[in-house]
Amino acid sequence: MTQNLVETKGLCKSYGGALRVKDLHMQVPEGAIYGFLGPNGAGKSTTLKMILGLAHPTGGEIDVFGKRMNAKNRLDILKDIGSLIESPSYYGHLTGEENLKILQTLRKVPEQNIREALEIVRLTSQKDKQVAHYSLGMKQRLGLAAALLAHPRLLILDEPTNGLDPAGIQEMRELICDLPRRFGMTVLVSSHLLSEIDQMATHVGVIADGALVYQNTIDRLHEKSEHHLALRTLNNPLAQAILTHDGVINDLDADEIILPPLENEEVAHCVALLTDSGIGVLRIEERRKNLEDIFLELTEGAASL
Ligand SMILES: Nc1ncnc2c1ncn2[C@@H]1O[C@H](COP(=O)(O)OP(=O)(O)OP(=O)(O)O)[C@@H](O)[C@H]1O
Repeated sequence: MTQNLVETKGLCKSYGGALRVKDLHMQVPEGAIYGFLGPNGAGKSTTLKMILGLAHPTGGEIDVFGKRMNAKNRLDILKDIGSLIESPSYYGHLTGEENLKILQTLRKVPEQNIREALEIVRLTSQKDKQVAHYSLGMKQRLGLAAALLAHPRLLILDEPTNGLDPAGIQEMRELICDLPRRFGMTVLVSSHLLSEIDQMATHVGVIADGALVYQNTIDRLHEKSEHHLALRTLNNPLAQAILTHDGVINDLDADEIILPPLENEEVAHCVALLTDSGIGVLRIEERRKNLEDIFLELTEGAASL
């Protein structure tokens, strides 16, 4: 059985008497890219901060690497976690490499890790440039390099593509997707953008108003999307009557007939039935309820998904 690198049990956080994270049971399997998805204000950052020991839980437990996190072992556990939370701050007058050098000295990791981290985030050719002259995307990649410096087992990224242009988003996404395969890392990454999580994650947890409303593999989520067939013919009303007479469940919707997900043989049978009756079949399309609809249902219309 795969080990969960992060497991929260009944995790809660309240601010000023208002419960912002509610009874969270989150499970991040080893080697996963776990997309933590939710609208703005849902409680993603608060949860990630609690896992990183930057916010104190009001209730519940956090296990990381199979160990219950407490005041005693927190620093030990954090040594194996790299993180990128909020916009990282740098010394603008220093180069990218010099900024990493400071962190490398502080964290007491080998100097060669700097070169490796710069290579992974594709900043080697820009390492001698002052950070003040970096683009936002380059700064964010430098933040990722900093998070990777100590070769962490677990990487926690809070909205790493926020504010980036499409090219920057794609670059960041590619870098993140590569990490489990190349380095055996586990990634926990938050986003309010469904499409982004859909393109990166192997697992997904959806949080809405502080509660985890869905957690599973991304494949299971796709399976959840109901699919159906849309059929267009030269005479839909007559085609519908023939199909109904033959016992095929269907529904006439605007200019197409909606059929349930049929087996190949059943589709062939329907087409033969219609063509034998002189009705030309124009097209048959397989349709899925899109993920956006599913997320809106899960979050009950919570904004900005
Ligand atoms: N330090 C704090 N003091 C008081 N309330 C807070 C604090 N931090 C977060 N909150 C509140 O907790 C809720 C969850 O915020 P959080 O930042 O975790 O959400 P989020 O899902 O990360 O959203 P976003 O994508 O906007 O960052 C919000 O209502 C927020 O206002």
